[in-house]
Parts: sequence; C-alpha cells; structure tokens
Amino acid sequence: MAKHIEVRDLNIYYGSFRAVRDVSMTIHPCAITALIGPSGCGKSTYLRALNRMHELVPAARVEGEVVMDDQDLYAPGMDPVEVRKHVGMVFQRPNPFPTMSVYDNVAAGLRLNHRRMRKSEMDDIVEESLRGANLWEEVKDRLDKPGSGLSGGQQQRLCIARAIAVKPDVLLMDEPCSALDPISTHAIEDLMAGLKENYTIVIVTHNMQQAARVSNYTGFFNIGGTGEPGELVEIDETPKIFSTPAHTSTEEYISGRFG
Ligand SMILES: Nc1ncnc2c1ncn2[C@@H]1O[C@H](COP(=O)(O)OP(=O)(O)OP(=O)(O)O)[C@@H](O)[C@H]1O
Repeated sequence: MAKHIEVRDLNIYYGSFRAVRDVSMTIHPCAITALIGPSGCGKSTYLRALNRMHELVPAARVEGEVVMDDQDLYAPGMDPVEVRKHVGMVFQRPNPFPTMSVYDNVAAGLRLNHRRMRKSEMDDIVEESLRGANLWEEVKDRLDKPGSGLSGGQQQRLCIARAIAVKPDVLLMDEPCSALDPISTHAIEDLMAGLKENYTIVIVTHNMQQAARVSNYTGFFNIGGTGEPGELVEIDETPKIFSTPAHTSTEEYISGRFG
C-alpha cells in the first residue's frame, strides 16, 4: 500500500562532511516525486537516506526524521533491514544477479524475506511481479534463462519486478533510465505511470523532460559551492515548477542556464 512520507529537518553526513542540509518535504502516496538538480547537490544521497541505505557507507550518518505513515524510520529500535523491505530501490545500472535465472532474480527477495512458501504461490508472485513490470510477455518462455541475457531495458524492468515482488510501499529510483536507449526509457516511463497507482515513487533524474513527463511533484536541489551541502530549494506540483517556479535558481536550472 502506498505510504505518505514526511521528511523533517534531514541532515546527511559522510563523516564530518555534511552533504545535504535541513531538508523537509512531504512525499505524496500514489504519485511520482522527481528530484532534480545539478551534479553533486545530494539527490542520490538524499534518496538513499529515505530507505536507510546511506548508513551502509562507513562513517555515514543521518540526523532528522523520515516519517512514513506516523512511523519514524530513524526511530531508535527501527530495524534498517525491515525499512528496506518496505522502501524498495532501483538503481541507475540494471543490476540483476548475473548467474540467476529470470525467475530466481524475481524470487530472490521473497526467499530472503519469507519463511516457507509453496512453489505455486511463488510462481504466482513471480508472474504477477513480471506482469507488473511489463515484462511477462517477453520472458514467460525463458524464465529459467539467466537474467543477464536480457537487453538493458528488460534487465531494468526485471530489477523493478524484483523490487515489487516483496510488495514494498515505496519505490525509490535513482536515474533508472540513464543507461537505457529511448525505447527502453519510454517503456520504463510507461511502467512508472502504471505503478504510481499502487506505490509512492521517488525518482532522481538528470533528464528534465523526463521529470516533466512522468512526475506529479518536482523537488529542485541546489548547492552553494564546492564543499557546501546540497539543499532543497523548492518542491511543488511539477507543472508549477516548470512554468512558474518560486525561486530564480530553479528557473535558471530548468532553462538550462547551469547544471
Ligand atoms: N561515499 C561517499 N563518501 C563521501 N562523499 C560522498 C560519497 N558519495 C557522495 N559523496 C559526496 O556527497 C555529495 C552529494 O553527492 P550525490 O552523489 O548525492 O549528489 P547527486 O546530486 O546525486 O550527484 P549526481 O547528479 O552527479 O549523481 C557530493 O559532494 C559527493 O562528492
């Protein structure tokens, strides 16, 4: 079930370096929120803080709150592994497990998460996830073949199927189309449009046309200068950000004057 997220005063560090300063935002359920901004402004760092992946980097830490439907993901005692089950992630480069079959790639998370599951039940979830990722028709006759044998766009949809198989509430996507050709990009964008009916989706993208095409809300991040932390300049409904943003720097960025 798609969840509402309230981020409050998030500061994100790598050791003593503060990469992201004081971000607060509302992330709406059943909608796509795009994060845009120049290189190094902390978009990916911020995205990884939303499912507690940031802390996997040695000496990395986060201050502030990420409240998902009243539950602070950073509350004491909250298990980060449990958080990552509810907040799934799709990365820039398709990263299927190379030696695993298409089927096993989708089943991998389920096998980790669930106690015993009947084969027929597993088959159903694998099919449902591949259908959900718009890939079933292309792979249903090669489920036992290696996932690495698929095209780049198919591999990325396989990774999305793997992410949704465990039924997360939120899907984080870090530039999911940057390694893909235009046709595969189009397929992923179509897929996102369908997925948002059931998920809260946050996507980092360098491609402003993509943000404008797929997202309902857009957040613009910027950075004061080298060594300075990234900050959220503004977030609003996407048409508003791309037509009448509140800040000059947003207008300059989306019109291509920097970044
Ligand atoms: N593992 C790390 N250790 C130390 N600093 C890091 C690490 N990863 C990122 N940073 C720094 O944190 C800042 C934000 O980086 P981040 O990758 O989040 O930016 P970004 O906006 O996603 O950039 P891009 O658009 O180029 O992917 C940068 O100054 C970067 O050098």
